[in-house]
Order: sequence, then C-alpha cells, then structure tokens
Amino acid sequence: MEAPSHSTVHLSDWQKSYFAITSGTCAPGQKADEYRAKILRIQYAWANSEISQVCAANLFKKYAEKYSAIIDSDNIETGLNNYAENILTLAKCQQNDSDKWQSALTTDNVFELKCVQERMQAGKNFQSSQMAPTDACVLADKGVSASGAPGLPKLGIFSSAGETELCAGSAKCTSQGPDLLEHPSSSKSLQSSVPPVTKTSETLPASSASLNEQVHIGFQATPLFGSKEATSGSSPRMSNNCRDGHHLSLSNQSAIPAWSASSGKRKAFYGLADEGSTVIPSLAPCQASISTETGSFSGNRNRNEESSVPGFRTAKEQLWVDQQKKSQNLPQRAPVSSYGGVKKSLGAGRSRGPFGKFVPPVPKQDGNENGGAQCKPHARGPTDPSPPVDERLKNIEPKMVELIMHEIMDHGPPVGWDDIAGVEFAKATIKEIVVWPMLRPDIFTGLRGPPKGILLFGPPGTGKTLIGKCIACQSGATFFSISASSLTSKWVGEGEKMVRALFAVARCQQPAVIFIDEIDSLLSQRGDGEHESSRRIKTEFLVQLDGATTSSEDRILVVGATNRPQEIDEAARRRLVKRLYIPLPEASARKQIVTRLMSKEHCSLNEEEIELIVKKSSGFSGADMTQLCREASLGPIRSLQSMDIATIMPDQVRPIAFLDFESAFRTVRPSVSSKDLELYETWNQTFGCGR
Ligand SMILES: Nc1ncnc2c1ncn2[C@@H]1O[C@H](COP(=O)(O)OP(=O)(O)OP(=O)(O)O)[C@@H](O)[C@H]1O
Ligand SMILES: [Mg+2]
Repeated sequence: MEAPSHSTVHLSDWQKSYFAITSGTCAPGQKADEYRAKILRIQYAWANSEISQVCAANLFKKYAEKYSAIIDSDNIETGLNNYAENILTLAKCQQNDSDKWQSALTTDNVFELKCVQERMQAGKNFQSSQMAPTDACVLADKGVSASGAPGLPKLGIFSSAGETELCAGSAKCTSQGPDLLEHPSSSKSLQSSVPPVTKTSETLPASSASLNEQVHIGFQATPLFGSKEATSGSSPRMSNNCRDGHHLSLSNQSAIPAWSASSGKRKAFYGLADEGSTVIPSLAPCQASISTETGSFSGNRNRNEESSVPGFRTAKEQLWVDQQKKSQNLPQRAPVSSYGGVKKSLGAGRSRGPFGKFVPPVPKQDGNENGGAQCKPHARGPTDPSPPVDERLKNIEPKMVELIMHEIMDHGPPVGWDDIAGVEFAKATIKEIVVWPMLRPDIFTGLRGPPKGILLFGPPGTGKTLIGKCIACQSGATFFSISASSLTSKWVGEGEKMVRALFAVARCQQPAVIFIDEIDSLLSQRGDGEHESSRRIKTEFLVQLDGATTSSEDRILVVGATNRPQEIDEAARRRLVKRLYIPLPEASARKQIVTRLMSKEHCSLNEEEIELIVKKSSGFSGADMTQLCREASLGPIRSLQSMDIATIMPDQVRPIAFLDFESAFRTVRPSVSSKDLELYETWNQTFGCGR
C-alpha cells in the first residue's frame, strides 16, 4: 500500500478500500486491514490539518467500531476472533497429550541469538542517531509510512533528561518495529523498555493500557535491551520527567505508540478519541510497558481514570482484561467467556445456585487459593496479553476449558451429612477418604493415602447424587460434577476431548473431586456393537482415570455414581477402588427422612403414627419416602373446597395428619423391585467394599 502524502488523502485509496469493504467477497482479515489503514489515514490527515478535529474524531470512531466488530466477532465467516478453531484445526493432527513442547530458548541463550545481538547493537546505535520511532512503527503497520511525510515531526520530544537507557530501550523497540513483529523473543524487549516521553496528561488510550491491569509486581520481564536495573530504576527518572513537565504516556505504566510524532496535536486527538470511546488499532508492535507497579508513573492519569477510558485493545487483550476484572470483582464467579466461546450447558453442572463457587484455573498471585500454589502461570511478560493458561491446559481446547469452568465446577446448594439419612457406613468411609485427608494431608500419606476412585452404587433414589452434593459442600475441594450422559450425548465426537479437558482443569484445581453421575453410561462394558465415539470417550476416561488414580502427586478424587453397577467395564471397576453400596434406607433412615421433612411442615403426626408410616414404607427408597411425604402434604389442600383455596389464609390450612399418609400410600409405591434388589446385593457381595 502506498503511503499517503501528508497533504492529500487519495480519493482512489478511499474508493479502493470502500470496494474492498463492501464487496462482500473480502475475507475478514482483508476488511480489518482496510479499516486499520483507514484509521491510520484519518490520524495522519488530522495530524496534518487536512481534516478537522471533530471530523477526525467522528471518522475515527466509526472505523474503529467497524474494525473492532471484525476483530471481536467469533463468527468464522465475518470475524477474526476464532483463532482457537483455526489453530486447533491446524494443530489437530499434532495434538497429543504426551507432546510436551519446550522452547530451546532460555533467558541465557537468547542473548546469543544473532537477531538479538543485532538489535542490541541497533539499540546502542540509536543513542547517537535517535531514529524517530514513528518511522518504524508505521512501517510495522504495513506501508503507511510516515517516514517520508514532510511535516510530521520526528520524535523530538524526548527530554534530554530522559535520554537514558529507558529512552534507549524504547527507541530500540520502536526502531526495530518491523523486526520485532517477526521475532517472538524480540517482543520481550518491549516488556522491559519504556515508551517515549510526551507532554502532560494528554495521553493515548494506548492498547497497552489494557495490559497494565495484568501487570503485577511478581512479574519481572527479562529485558533483552538495557539492563533490568534500568527498568526497575526507571521510576525516579520518570518522576523527574513528570516534574519537568514531561509526563510519561504510560499513565501508570501504559505506553504511547511511538509513532505519535506529531505529539501535541495527536495527543489532543487521542484525548478526543477517548471521549468518543474510539480505539486506536495496531499499536501493539511498538507498545511498551513496565513490569513494576510503582506509583511513580501516576503523574498523568490516575488508575481509575484510565480504567474508565476504553482505549484500544485487541480482542485477545480485551478478553483477558475482562477476565481479570471479573476475577477481581467477583472472585467466586466464573469469568465471562475468557476464550470467546459460546456458552453451552453440559448438564450436570447446571444447578448452580447462590452457593455456586467458581475457582478459576488461573492461579491467584498469592498462591494461597485452592490449588493456586500448584498452578504455574505461563511464562509471559507484561506486554503479553495472553491469559496465564496453566501448562497443563496447553493442549486443551480453550472453549472446553471454559465450558468446564462455567458448567462443571459446582458446589451446589448446601447439603450436610445429616441431610442424608442412613447409609452410615458409606458416609463414614467417604468422610475418611474425602474429608479428613483434605483436613490433614500430612497424616494421610503413604499407605494411608486416600483412594482416588470411589463408586457409589445402589438402587435408584437412595441418595447417591445427594452424597455427591454433600461431598461438594463438605470436602472443601473444587468440585466438578458432570453427568456422563451429557458427555456422551451432547458432545458426540468431542466427548473424549471434554474428558481430557475435565481432568486437565481438575489437575489445575487440586484438591479436586470429579463427580460423575450415571457413570455406567460412560463406562459401560466395551462391546463390538458400541459406537466409535463412545468407545473413544471410554478409553480416554480410563487413561485419565489411571493417571489421576495412580499419580501420588495429584489430589484428584473421582466419584462415580450408578444404579447399574453390573454394566460397568471391569477396567473402570478396578480403578474405582472403593465401591460403596448405597442400599435402600432402613427403618431408622426412613423415620429420619419423614421426621426431617415433616418438621418443616405444619403436621400433627405423633410418634406412633410415624412408626406406623415407617413400617408401611418398607422397601421404599429415599426418593420414594420424599415423594410419599409430598403427596401426604397435599392432603390438607385436597380436602379443602375449591372455593376456599382462593381465600384461605395459609395458617388456616389444617395440619398434615396420618390419614393423609394413608391416602398417600395408595398412590406412592416402592420404585425398586425385590428382584432388582437381589442383583444389587449380589454385586455388592462380589465387588462391593462394604461390610
Ligand atoms: N438417604 C437419603 N436421605 C435423605 N433423602 C434422600 C435419601 N436418599 C434419597 N433421598 C431423597 O431422594 C432424592 C433423590 O435422591 P438421589 O438423587 O440422591 O438418588 P440417587 O441414588 O442418585 O438415584 P439415581 O440412582 O436414580 O440417580 C433426594 O433429593 C432426596 O430428597
Ligand atoms: Mg443420582
């Protein structure tokens, strides 16, 4: 693309790009390029007084919006925010769990690279030449070269006092703009460099502003150019600059694009752009940021002010910032679409109430959060906008990670051990396996180490899912609850990826409990007639289960629940070491259920009547008992005349009486047949771990 002269904006260029944008055959990438070029042209036209400030602002806003609409859209046909799919499609054939790629680059050997050496040399040269950053950055942005544009002032705004290593660092960055784009290692240099100095408070809503929010003290960039000391020692110098009336464009660490050579006016323009919530694209290559969070940069704009200004961010940066904000403001909730994925439901994890607790796989900085200490954040620099994805999530599709974070982590409504009637042995065993080791991991080591797999089996409605919920509330571990059927049915073809993602996220969130309801549908016996996709899911699950259950480091407990234990594959059965029978409730448990439910109602049952009910309900499951009580509780209402229902006061409804239970018994029957019971008993005797 030809560089526009400073005096004219070519009509033909506008026409050409208009055609490109409206033709309907252009790829989103082309369109985005066109919009970006347009924005640059507007900036130059205004900087060169070819258009008015108001006009520039309006045009800027218009095109910036269009530009970001493409960048942010995850529609494959019209947007660019679908990198995950694209990359994954490309990388699909190479995706492998066992592939652990490690960069050969280290902070030591990177200095020996030729390109780095060259750049360091170029940086030194710069101090004498003071090449205007404008040139490089505009070049980096494909052809809208301002270098030849007369009238555009060079970066003469470096204060002499500021002509330090910092400035040099910045200049190195900018002067090497195009190259930096090509060398990932080079971008590191940006992290340690400090942007040029401009005049006071009129600073850019630079795209790097978003990055400031993710820069933490703990993060130390490894500078390739200039020493670390220069970076960390920059604050006082910066402050001096501020005092001298030369404020950093950083406003708390933010960067100004070095191409803002026509400083005063452009700065005013960006101030204007701020008001219109416009964005300035393509600053990334030359943006710089500081890895320290010192107060010395506060000369320009305070933090709040900055956060209220929607400066330009790439879609990726914006997502990251959103995620950061959410996790700061709402630490218990999941971040919104950190990967731009469409929210889908997975089934079991849906019932998040007000007690829902989300623990993000992004580790807390202090490392005190659940598993946080064990999560190693991805090595990144202050200008790297990518989320700190755990190493273990590297090969996992981001959308799946997000789905798991949104849908599967679930603490559910509070359920206590007392809410589960009977099943004393199972409760005691689970406490021993789940709760105590969480409380005292130092005692439960070696042979005392808890088993990593539990299978709860028994007739329907006996409280297996209830126990799962109770574990979620009482264990203190991160709880993943997923229905196996939702894995197999909703995610045909994707199921095994989901399984992998589930375990990967759980590994980042240790200690973790993965509760899989209806596990039989996931781990049923492998047979010839079974569908390929379910076979793959099963295999993946067994592999993951094996990893989780055999690794002594991983603190992941898999709890499966089923009412068809005989259908479970023997390989899976072996891995679910503790197989606990959850039988029909005994008389005492049935009494407990009735008493607990009736205690919440207006009821006139006496002790003998309750005993009678317990006796008559032999063979009822916990769910049947609950249903019986529900049915009985409707008795007083049914006995009302229909007219009264409209007018009666709640306290005028008569208490639930024994006769209501008698009529309830006429409609509620036990749901488990004695034949089925025999099967459970037999299986328990063969494979169960109960007494
Ligand atoms: N032991 C119990 N104590 C108290 N309530 C129970 C008990 N067992 C079942 N219930 C009641 O029955 C309802 C259903 O129980 P739950 O869903 O846990 O059964 P389940 O064993 O998972 O059945 P399924 O095998 O069909 O999935 C519970 O919400 C609860 O109200
Ligand atoms: Mg259940």
